Amino acid sequence: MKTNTMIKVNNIGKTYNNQIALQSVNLDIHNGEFVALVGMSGGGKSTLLRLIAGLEKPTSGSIDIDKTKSKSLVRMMFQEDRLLPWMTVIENLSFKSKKPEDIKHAKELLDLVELNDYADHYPNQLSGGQKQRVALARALMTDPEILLLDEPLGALDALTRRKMQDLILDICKKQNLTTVLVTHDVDEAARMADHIVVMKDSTNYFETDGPKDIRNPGQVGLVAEKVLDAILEEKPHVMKTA
Ligand SMILES: Nc1ncnc2c1ncn2[C@@H]1O[C@H](COP(=O)(O)OP(=O)(O)OP(=O)(O)O)[C@@H](O)[C@H]1O
Repeated sequence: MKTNTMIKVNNIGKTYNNQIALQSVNLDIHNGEFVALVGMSGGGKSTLLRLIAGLEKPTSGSIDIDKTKSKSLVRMMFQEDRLLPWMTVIENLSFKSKKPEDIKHAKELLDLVELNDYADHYPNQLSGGQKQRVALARALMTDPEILLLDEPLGALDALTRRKMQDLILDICKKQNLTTVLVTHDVDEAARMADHIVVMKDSTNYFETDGPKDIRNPGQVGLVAEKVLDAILEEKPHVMKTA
């Protein structure tokens, strides 16, 4: 494994009964990198994320995670990330731990996601965006090094979504998290990712560098166009195995 590699996907294949979800996928994700997986529905994005999370086993190939860097583990956040309705926001993070360090850490994370005024609220008193911010804080409680995001902003309105994108980016960069985001939104991928992987036909993928400056909408738009072309083209014009 290269020194800077955090997640190495080696020739992964995944078959469900007779259905091929993934075939021969290779990918190197570097420490601190933000990678987006995009592509047609059914292209295997969520499958790849679940394999990285260790929630499922590959049919062939392997996934190596740099354990020397992963002091804790991999954390995953979903679109429908259920908070426990009978616990307050802070309890959803601390799981009612009485340890002062757990409570302190939970408060710091609530501060990070700008919800410190909501610590004693219950989930049904929160908006959709606020719930997702709690879910993000909860995912960060164990100080993961790798954050896997499966369409976490899909249910949010455009404005809340944009704010959450900025918040997630800010946190991921500040904490040097290695992040893999599955999204249907090509603009979101172009805005957020250092690197975009277009998953096609369960076998092919195309990679393009994301924009370096998200404050430049023109640059983001150009990347999004390039990615859309790659998704829609019969054969992607650039093929690269990492
Ligand atoms: N648990 C499962 N059992 C059987 N087939 C599955 C299972 N999970 C995924 N598949 C199949 O594997 C393929 C890839 O699915 P996956 O959910 O990874 O795609 P996706 O790119 O995330 O799709 P979407 O964008 O629609 O969420 C699909 O053909 C799907 O039907």
